[in-house]
Amino acid sequence: MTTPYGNHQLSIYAGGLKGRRPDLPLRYVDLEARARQMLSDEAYWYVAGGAGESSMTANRDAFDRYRLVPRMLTDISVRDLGRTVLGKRQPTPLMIAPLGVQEIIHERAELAVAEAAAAVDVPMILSTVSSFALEEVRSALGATSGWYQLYWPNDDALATSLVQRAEAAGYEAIVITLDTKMLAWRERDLEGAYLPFLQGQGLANYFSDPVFRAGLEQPPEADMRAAVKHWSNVFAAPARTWEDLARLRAATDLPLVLKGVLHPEDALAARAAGMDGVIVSNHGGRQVDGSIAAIDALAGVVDAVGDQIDVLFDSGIRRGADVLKAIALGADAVLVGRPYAWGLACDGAAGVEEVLRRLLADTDLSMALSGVARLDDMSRRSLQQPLPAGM
Ligand SMILES: Cc1cc2nc3c(=O)[nH]c(=O)nc-3n(C[C@H](O)[C@H](O)[C@H](O)COP(=O)(O)O)c2cc1C
Ligand SMILES: CCCCCCC(=O)C(=O)O
Repeated sequence: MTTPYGNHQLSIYAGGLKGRRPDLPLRYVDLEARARQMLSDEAYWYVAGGAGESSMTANRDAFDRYRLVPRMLTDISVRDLGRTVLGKRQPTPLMIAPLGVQEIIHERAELAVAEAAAAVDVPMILSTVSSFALEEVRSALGATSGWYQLYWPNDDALATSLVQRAEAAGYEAIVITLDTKMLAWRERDLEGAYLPFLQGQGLANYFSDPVFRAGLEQPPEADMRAAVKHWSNVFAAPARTWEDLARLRAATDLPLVLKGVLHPEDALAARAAGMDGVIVSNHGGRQVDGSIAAIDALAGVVDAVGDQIDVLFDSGIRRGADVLKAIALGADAVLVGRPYAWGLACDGAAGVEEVLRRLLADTDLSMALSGVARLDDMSRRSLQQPLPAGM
């Protein structure tokens, strides 16, 4: 075995070896069910829910319509899961997706996730709406790469401040999420009138920001209501268009990556605006209910811009085969979302680490058994393109 990842599976069979976690269910549905037991109903549904169910379900159904076509009698004794993303080699194709307000999942929230990411050397993308300030999370990552995800506020000075804090702290790229100019119609959260930000949760980056604080009469500690109201006024900018990206481009030397791109023409617009990459994503089915499954959007975006800027992917990655399918379609790397949230709920940093190690073991074994030794050699030739739905 020449990657450490497949060994993780052997250690589970052998039992009692390092990495074995009999208490953490192996199957995704069972892991989610265990996490549900650890969480309040509101927190569980905040993570599990979508904007309706249609796109969330479509994300998974669409993955199943792509099929790997394994090749035999190739030398798979030495394997490499590495990928080059924004010009930097990383040992695996995985990245941690930005998930906001993780204190509703675990008290150590993004700090625990950063420790797990560091243990497995999986780069982490930190959400703007995190429960710990970006500087603290960057420290917890140690030598592992971190990117900062920006919810682009309507105040340019605040946007610049957040981006420059991220740059000063050592984040290596800025991800600008485009698909959340406002929150979607999410019945599960509406039913419980649950929005944790309104209690001040997930606002650590704002509350620690000098520009944000300068907009308050009293500090958040003294008047939380007013601080949350100010946040709700500055959070988003529905009027922004592609032309506004020039100001962000000027605010930092870091690479800029746009998250939430599904249409090839938006990918072309991103390239024209000088962006360094895009993330094909429908936000895990949480924003536009009825939107195209993210994996069905990937090939079109790759064909439009994949030879010029980086194309990453998320929304529905659950198993090794999903990772391989996204890479075969042309993704440079994939973001893991809800699966690590369930690991976090079950057992903090150790739970997240275990989820990542299992996903890597499954990816390694699925790649090897497909006859591919280097992830860089995955291509559309390894895939049967899906039949149109219904055929
Ligand atoms: C609880 C939760 C919080 C999220 N918060 C953010 C966020 O703060 N910023 C962001 O860009 N995306 C956010 N996302 C979207 C994820 O980054 C990612 O696109 C999505 O989880 C992928 O779908 P999957 O988890 O079903 O694979 C969030 C998703 C969830 C489930
Ligand atoms: C109005 C606050 C929006 C933050 C959303 C966090 C997120 O991306 C998600 O829940 O999804």
